[in-house]
Amino acid sequence: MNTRTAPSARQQGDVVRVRGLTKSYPAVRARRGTAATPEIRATDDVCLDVGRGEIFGLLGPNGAGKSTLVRQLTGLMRPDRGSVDILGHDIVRHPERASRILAYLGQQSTALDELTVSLAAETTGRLRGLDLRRARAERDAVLEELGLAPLAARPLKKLSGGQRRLACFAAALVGERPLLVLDEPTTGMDPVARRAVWAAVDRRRAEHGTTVLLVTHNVIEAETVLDRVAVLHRGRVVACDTPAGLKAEVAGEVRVDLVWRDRPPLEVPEVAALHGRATESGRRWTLRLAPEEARAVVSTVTGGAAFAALDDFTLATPSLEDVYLALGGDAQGLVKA
Ligand SMILES: Nc1ncnc2c1ncn2[C@@H]1O[C@H](COP(=O)(O)OP(=O)(O)OP(=O)(O)O)[C@@H](O)[C@H]1O
Repeated sequence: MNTRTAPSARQQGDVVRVRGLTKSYPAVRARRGTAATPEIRATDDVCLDVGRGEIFGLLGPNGAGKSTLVRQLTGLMRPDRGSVDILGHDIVRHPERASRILAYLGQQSTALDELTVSLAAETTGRLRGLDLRRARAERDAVLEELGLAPLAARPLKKLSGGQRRLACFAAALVGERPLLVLDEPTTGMDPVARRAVWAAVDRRRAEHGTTVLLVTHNVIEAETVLDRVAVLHRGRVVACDTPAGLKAEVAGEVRVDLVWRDRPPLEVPEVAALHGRATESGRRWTLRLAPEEARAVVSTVTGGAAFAALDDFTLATPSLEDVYLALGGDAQGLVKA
């Protein structure tokens, strides 16, 4: 397990500094028709440093505490204890300052839904203090940049989920802020829109040193776009490093995927012996093994009685998902592609 702060793309100190951030949702007593829920510690003593110009990710499955953490960082939720410093501002004491220093794209639709794409972008700029001319100029530039100009006159609520997400992202970029906090920004987007988002993020980082805090449970995207990633599990940061650094921690392992035609041939003793060690997902078994063990498994299933039942198999080097599993995480909720 690695909780150290890895070397990063830091240029001039940290933009975000979080210490001991803890938040529990209170227990709710049972009422007629609804069951009682226990107290839930959604973030538990979280410490993070994010450097200027970094694209820093929060990775974890559903319910890990990512959104709760982000809501505390953006001043929308008060922690029970701990501190959040963003560009020298104490966000716990002065949550109202957050909107002046960061742009937040949350998971939920917003009041912008009632507006057209064009007006949503312009209004965001105006709310951030731009004069009308400047707000309109930035609006036009960002809609052009993200390929949204053809949709400019359409109300957000009449767009597809992916288009609406892209329009909200566009609005978040108008009236530039030094920190972008994006909660699953590319959910529902097609590959063209995803590329436009990452190109826009990269451009701002290159031109203005913009820092990005990104919430994701998409491990493929995480591996591709992040400089560093904090893995959250039940509210705690269980690892924090570059994607490559995290993967190096499980470098001794190989992932073996076996896909059975119909059902696994459990009557073959070697297959039955593997059963307890495999993660099952439909017809697919996934095993994480030492390299020599992986070779033995492949020769067993491709050579003997099991072969007739085998549809496909792959051997792969570890992914962030494997790191996550090695840290004791639960793969449910981590999206593969
Ligand atoms: N308003 C709330 N009241 C009570 N419990 C909550 C509330 N919001 C979240 N939780 C609980 O807190 C924990 C963390 O939730 P959170 O939404 O922060 O997770 P997440 O990592 O963002 O998940 P997802 O990937 O599904 O968005 C979960 O156990 C969740 O059930």
